[in-house]
Amino acid sequence: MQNTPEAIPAPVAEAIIAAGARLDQRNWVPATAGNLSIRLPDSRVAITRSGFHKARLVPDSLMVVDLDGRPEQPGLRPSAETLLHCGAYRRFPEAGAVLHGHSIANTVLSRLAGDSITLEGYELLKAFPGLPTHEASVTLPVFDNDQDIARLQGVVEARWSRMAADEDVIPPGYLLRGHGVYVWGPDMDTALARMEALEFMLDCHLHEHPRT
Ligand SMILES: CSC[C@@H](O)[C@@H](O)C(=O)COP(=O)(O)O
Ligand SMILES: [Zn+2]
Repeated sequence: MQNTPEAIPAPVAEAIIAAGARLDQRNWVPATAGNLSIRLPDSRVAITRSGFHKARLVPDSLMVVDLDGRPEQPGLRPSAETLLHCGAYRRFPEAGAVLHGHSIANTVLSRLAGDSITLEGYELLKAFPGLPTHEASVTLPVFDNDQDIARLQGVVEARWSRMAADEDVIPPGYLLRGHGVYVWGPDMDTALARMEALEFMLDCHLHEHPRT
């Protein structure tokens, strides 16, 4: 079944397509890596279909799923990592857009790190919510990669529950070891800004602590 133009509003499709091109310009979505989504009204999500190059997205490269990842158009295959997007939307009502990319910095650092990376003293921390000053720190969770995405989302969810009990803020992102980054924001522009800020800090961190 083909994607129908009315399934995804044109401005939503345009925002995802433009964001895919922007991530590609930064070399953060090599091969067919990465996936992007925007929350729609009524517990629906517009998301990239699996296996498409994110530099060359068109409206037909997108589809709609519900918050359990079930496709609205049954013949189409959503991103293999759809349940990670759904998990962020379900846990954080303020999340309106989710981005995933595979940069060199996030891949290398996630392989060297333990179960988190602490970012502190960076002016760009202010791109994250609730951090009005560089005199703050963010503990970015790092999860072991897993091809079983439902199981991986269960691990992510359990960590969020622990962080909600123990820490002031849950950062709007995390790393998957040897794999990539997930970042979200209230809208696509904010998600992109957070991803750029995070990638910048990870690049700095990699230069400063090459053996993290
Ligand atoms: C190019 S392999 C990368 C994939 O395994 C996956 O990690 C990824 O980011 C893209 O998967 P997709 O199913 O296209 O959304
Ligand atoms: Zn990936």
